[in-house]
Amino acid sequence: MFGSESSYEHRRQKTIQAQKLWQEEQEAWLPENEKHNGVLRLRKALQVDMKTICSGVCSIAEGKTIIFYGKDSEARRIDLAKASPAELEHLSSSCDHATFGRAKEDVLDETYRKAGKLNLEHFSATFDLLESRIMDVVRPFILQGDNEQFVTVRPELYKLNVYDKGAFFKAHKDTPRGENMVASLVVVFATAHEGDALVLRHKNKEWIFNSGVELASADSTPKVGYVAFFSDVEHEVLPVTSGYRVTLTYNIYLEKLLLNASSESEVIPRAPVFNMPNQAQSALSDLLLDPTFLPEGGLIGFGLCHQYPFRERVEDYGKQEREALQLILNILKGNDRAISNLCQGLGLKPFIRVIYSLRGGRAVVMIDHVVKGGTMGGYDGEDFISDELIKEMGGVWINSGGPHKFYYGEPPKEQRVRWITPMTSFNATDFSYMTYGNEASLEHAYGNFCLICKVGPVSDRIATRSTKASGSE
Ligand SMILES: O=C(O)CCC(=O)C(=O)O
Ligand SMILES: [Fe+2]
Repeated sequence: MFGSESSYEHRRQKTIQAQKLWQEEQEAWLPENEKHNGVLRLRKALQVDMKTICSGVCSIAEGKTIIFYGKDSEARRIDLAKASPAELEHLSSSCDHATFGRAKEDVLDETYRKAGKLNLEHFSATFDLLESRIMDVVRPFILQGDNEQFVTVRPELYKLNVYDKGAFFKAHKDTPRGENMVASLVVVFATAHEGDALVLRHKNKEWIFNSGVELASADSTPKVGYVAFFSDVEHEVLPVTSGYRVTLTYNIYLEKLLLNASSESEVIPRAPVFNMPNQAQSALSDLLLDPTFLPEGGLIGFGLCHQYPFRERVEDYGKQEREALQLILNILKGNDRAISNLCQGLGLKPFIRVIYSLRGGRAVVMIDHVVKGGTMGGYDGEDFISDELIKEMGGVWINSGGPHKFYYGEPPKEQRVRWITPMTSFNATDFSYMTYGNEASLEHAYGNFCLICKVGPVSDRIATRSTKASGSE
């Protein structure tokens, strides 16, 4: 067993504390001058508790709880619906020690994870995920209203794990096995076990799935428990105190749209399918029709609620970087996906943008790719850097806090982003650059990814809507 109750509680409190602080910071960050009733109403509607995990118990057909396992020609068979402790012990002792991903490699550290594992080549299960219909629940949870004609949710069996008495897995996030892996799914068999709750945390929320309790029941129909959660959800398996906990884990990928996504390509038309509560739909719809809101058109912004894997492209800097950033649109999770679908359903086209804060927050530049620093440098304090981002790299100067000196030609037009939900720092990025004044110094620019939509002038919005069925109510 790892640590004591109190050290677990201490860690839990620390996480909750940190998450509270994060939330407070985010709320404090929201521009105070946002008084527009329509924006406040939409923001409130978006604060609903969208699902971050999806769990339950489902009954499965007879004969679907059998595992064949072994590393040589003498494979064994175990039926998990009626296995004896001795049979379970044999399965457990046939396992390898489970490793876990740390800094891009798989490591074995039994103070962090103590469990048995079998890789795919060492077992075969009669359990059939599709037939179990668990995916019928998990798929809409992942898609958040997305049109399945264009996106596929593909589960891939990853491992079998056995947790015997004293086994555990401390808090971690699953290593993404591919850029389009968005979630994990754990299927737990109904072998007797206690103690082992799976605890999941995201932002300031916590969920517990205690499979030992959920699966213990008097009736004898075979059952499994399941928990699906997005890849950026921290989770841990508390120590098993008795029995054996046997699981199959699956990696869940979002596929298809990735093949031809690019920032230039048109967003594939989708039917306006919503998974957001009605209030959010009608609040956004009303806001867009409100002549007092951005009458000339402008930008609206949403902070991202989840973290996304992002790999910098090195080859063709510029174009590739732009495409790489927009690929995130295809793997949006939970709330972020629901917001993106909500916007698209009302005719808006969401983009991922990076918002860089420069010169200690006095200049804010929005740009369509992640900027690489290192070689950049300029004279006269730090002002050159926002010039560079705006004039050379297509950045947009937004929400600035004061006068700004520009070097080349006319000063750029400043735009304002109306933040519907606060910018978050889950997907933070930074770069450094040199400034030369009377002394050279190294400066940092900090950026966050967010979702931005361009909103047309009110006359266009009304004209578009009157040719479409209304999205509200
Ligand atoms: O068994 C579980 O409930 C979770 C296992 C897990 O976190 C993992 O395999 O990465
Ligand atoms: Fe995990």
